[in-house]
Amino acid sequence: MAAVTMASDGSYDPVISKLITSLKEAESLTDEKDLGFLQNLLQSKELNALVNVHSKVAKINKDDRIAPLLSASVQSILFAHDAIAQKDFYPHLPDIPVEVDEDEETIKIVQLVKSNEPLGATIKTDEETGKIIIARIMHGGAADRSGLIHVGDEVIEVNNINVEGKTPSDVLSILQNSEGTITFKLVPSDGKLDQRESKVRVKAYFDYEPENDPYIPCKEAGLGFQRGDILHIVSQDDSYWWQARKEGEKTTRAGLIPSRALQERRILHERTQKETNGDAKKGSCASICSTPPGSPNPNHPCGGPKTKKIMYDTAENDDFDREMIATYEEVAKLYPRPGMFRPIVLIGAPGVGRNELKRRLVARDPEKYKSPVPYTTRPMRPGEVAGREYLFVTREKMEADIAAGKFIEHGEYKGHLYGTAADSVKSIVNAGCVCVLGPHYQALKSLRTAQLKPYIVHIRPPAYEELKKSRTKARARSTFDENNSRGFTDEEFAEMIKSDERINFLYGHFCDDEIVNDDLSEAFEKLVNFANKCESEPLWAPASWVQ
Ligand SMILES: Nc1ncnc2c1ncn2[C@@H]1O[C@H](COP(=O)(O)OP(=O)(O)OP(=O)(O)O)[C@@H](O)[C@H]1O
Repeated sequence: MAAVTMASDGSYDPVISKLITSLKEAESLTDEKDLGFLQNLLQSKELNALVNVHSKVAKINKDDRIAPLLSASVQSILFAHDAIAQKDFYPHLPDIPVEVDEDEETIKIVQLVKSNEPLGATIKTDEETGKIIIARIMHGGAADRSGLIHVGDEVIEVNNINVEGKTPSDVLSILQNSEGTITFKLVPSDGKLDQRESKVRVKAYFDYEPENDPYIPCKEAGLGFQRGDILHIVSQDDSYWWQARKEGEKTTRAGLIPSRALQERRILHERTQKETNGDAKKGSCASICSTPPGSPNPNHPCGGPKTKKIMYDTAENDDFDREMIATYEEVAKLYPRPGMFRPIVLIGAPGVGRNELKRRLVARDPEKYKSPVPYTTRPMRPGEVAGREYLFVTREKMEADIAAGKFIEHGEYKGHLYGTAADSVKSIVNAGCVCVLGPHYQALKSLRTAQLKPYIVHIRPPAYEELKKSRTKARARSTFDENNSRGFTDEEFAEMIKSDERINFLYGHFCDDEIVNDDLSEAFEKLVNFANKCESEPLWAPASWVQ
């Protein structure tokens, strides 16, 4: 039986004790279950406490001095309860005049209690009428939650002060100086503006700090974010300032962020300024990479002087990417499809370890992870098997296919063409395997399509000292050396870091994740986790891939 709970003085109320005793007597006559229930109830702390209170009140009620006081207190509690239930509490709004002029504009009086929370509304002067109007209501803010103030409402008075002819900042100081409740006299806007939330999600392609933005209408209302953050755009009503929340954050109040149009304008403006100042001339990578453009080595982001095993075609140079104005990309959740795996694409600076990680992933489960066999126009060497090391084709055929856009990357080395065909990727995907690629970063342009839906991981070098230490310890072979017979030089380590910065600047926002390749086994473990996540979880991807 459950522990018996006694009344506060250690005994049961006499009436309850009597009931318990009679229950015991009735044991043989009653159903065991009902009996147990009644026993528990009678011995419960709650019932005993209630009976105790009842007895005490009954006792006090016999006392003529206390009884009236007690009944008055109980009555007040009941009145308060009724008043709250009927919402009949202070302050009383002025009664509506009995005779209302039919032509007079309807006016609404809104009272809000001032708290630490911002009002969540901005005001502006109407350009045509010069009147003060509500410019925007922040979704989920105090004004929005009140449901009483709407965009377009005209403000006539604030705390009985007429605001006619005043500027928004005058009104703001009235608001700031007021305490307790704030009373607005408003003329409601005609148009019932729809304040329903939009469902749009975007991935931010830039960092934003409202506190450092001189143009934001209200810094406190701003929402700061970082490149890669997923934002829920709740309103795009204003062409310059959208309202957004960070995806996954609990806060209900939306914040202001620059609209796509505004941000594009800013970027263009910044670029023109830089170009006039001469510090970002077209074709130069002065601000990000100091390596001087030399003999063409497209495999190096700067087209630097190093020779490479395969020199991928970069006829379209980085200027193409500079033309892109990275602001926001609309995204949606892409659900994994059974048996259809997204290709995993590793991009990064030359020598950073893409091939090493790719090799390890394929070696882990060669039936599942596969790398496409590249095409070449060079003759087959003894020991090679067609379709194993390379797919051998004629120069004419390969040139025609390149021209037809069939290659995701290609290049020429020692007079022969090399390249990876988009079809090779597709056939791996269609065979139900995970295609793993480590292409030149510029291949992203042809890889990042709705058809292939790649999951892109940026492999990044650690800081210089760690990079040098880890590669020296592992006796890593320099990929800048044709024969792979020597280690990396200090200059090559430095170049790797600069090249990575440039890749990050140009392509970082296209990447789904990044891995710093310091300790190789840790980096590989992360890659395996990402690969598993990619095939089991819905992930954010360009919205156009999801339709
Ligand atoms: N974390 C690491 N620690 C030590 N050595 C590493 C690490 N990652 C890669 N390496 C070594 O660095 C060398 C270059 O790596 P890898 O060939 O994978 O580079 P890559 O990014 O494919 O470069 P490239 O595009 O120039 O071919 C290899 O010898 C590899 O084993």
